[in-house]
Amino acid sequence: MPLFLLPNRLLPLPSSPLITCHASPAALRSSPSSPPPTLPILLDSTTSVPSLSCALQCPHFQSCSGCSHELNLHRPIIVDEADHFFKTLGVSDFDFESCRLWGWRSRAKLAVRGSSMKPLIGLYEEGTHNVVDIPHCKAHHPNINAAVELLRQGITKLNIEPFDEDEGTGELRYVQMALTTYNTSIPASERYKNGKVQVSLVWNSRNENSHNFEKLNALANFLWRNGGPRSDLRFIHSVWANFQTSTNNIIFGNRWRHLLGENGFWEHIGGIDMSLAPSSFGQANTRAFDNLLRKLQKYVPYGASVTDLYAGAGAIGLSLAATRKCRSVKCVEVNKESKLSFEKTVERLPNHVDSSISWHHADASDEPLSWLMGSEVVVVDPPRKGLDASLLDALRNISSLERKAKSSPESSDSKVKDEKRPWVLRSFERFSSNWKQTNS
Ligand SMILES: C[S@@+](CC[C@H](N)C(=O)[O-])C[C@H]1O[C@@H](n2cnc3c(N)ncnc32)[C@H](O)[C@@H]1O
Repeated sequence: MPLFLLPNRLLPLPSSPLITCHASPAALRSSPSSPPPTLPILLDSTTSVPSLSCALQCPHFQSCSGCSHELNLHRPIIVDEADHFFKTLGVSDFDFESCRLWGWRSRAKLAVRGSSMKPLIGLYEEGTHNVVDIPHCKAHHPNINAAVELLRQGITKLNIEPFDEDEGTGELRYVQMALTTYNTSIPASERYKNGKVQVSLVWNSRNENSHNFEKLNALANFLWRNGGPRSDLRFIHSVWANFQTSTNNIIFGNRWRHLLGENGFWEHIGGIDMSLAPSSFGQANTRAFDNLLRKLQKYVPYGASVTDLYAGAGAIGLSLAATRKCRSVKCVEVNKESKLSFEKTVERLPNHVDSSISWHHADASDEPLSWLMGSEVVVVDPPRKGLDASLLDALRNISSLERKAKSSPESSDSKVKDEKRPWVLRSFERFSSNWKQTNS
């Protein structure tokens, strides 16, 4: 997840090392899926850190497209490239924190293909539509792998037909597994390990009136019986259905139905309780995102007016509203499904938060200047394709346009002293080297 923060005032920056790597031996030991300790250890030529101790060691790496880095996960080569790139732009405090090297992924969208006797549940092989089965994925939280395994058993037992892309036939197209660690009834140190999985089954029919809805229900019940609160394992949080019949590559259709378990799904991120409906965007690495938000907060002046573009359910904007006493926070997002989660989160914000907070269902590339004018801090967190050209243009020109607006005779505050401009990229944060799996 690339995340850019663009404040237009010069702020005192926290003094931090250029690159911080937190893959300490202790962190490696506590990782839920550390590789076996008996492997031979090779010394890396540039650092004294044994490289295999920071290797992915995933049996699926060669065939699966999910991870792009196999070695030196604590400090992949791309970090040096990014550091160099940002230095050329005058940003000298580029920071990298690898966080967990294994078991970090708390949200996965996986294709379901193959046959009911031999289901394939995983990601596409690079450049193809061949699905690679990834039961031992090292990036997934172990409970996501456990939920995938249970799903596999259910598909076979209940004779569920995986989707056939060429024919448009079959029943189960995709599954989204999302992990919540929000459980205040156990000690904080045990919450991650005991995370529970919200399973969303993408069913190849228009709605719940289809002829095979009973099979979907049977599959949901199977997951609930064997992984829900009355089972021995208790790692399933809830089961949802999404209905999708489209022939394009869009994973989710517009119709959702809650089937079993808790309806609400919460995570504590960036200092606030965040609601994350299955239809809304959620970051894949919630721990790293939490770290990132806590760092990012320090760059935002108290009382600032913030615009959060590409906001999803407003995780960044709302975390800033709560921790930086922002005057206003405007969240702009194209997916209307995120609004409900935004509203639920706002309801749970602490009472002392009195920012003017709004969520706008809009395309950030349409008249972007209208979102930028009057904002002191703009956060942009676009999907992988990057910033829309019109927004980039607007960010480049905002300083001169605002100057003009202020100095024009019509402007009511033309005597206000001009602020320091132009907009400067002050910080860039990126986390986790093996972030390639689809999450946008
Ligand atoms: C990487 S996600 C970031 C979401 C959010 N910042 C978060 O951390 O949860 C990118 C978001 O941009 C939204 N998006 C994509 N294109 C957009 C556009 N043109 N205008 C507004 N939002 C857009 C997507 O729906 C998605 O929610």
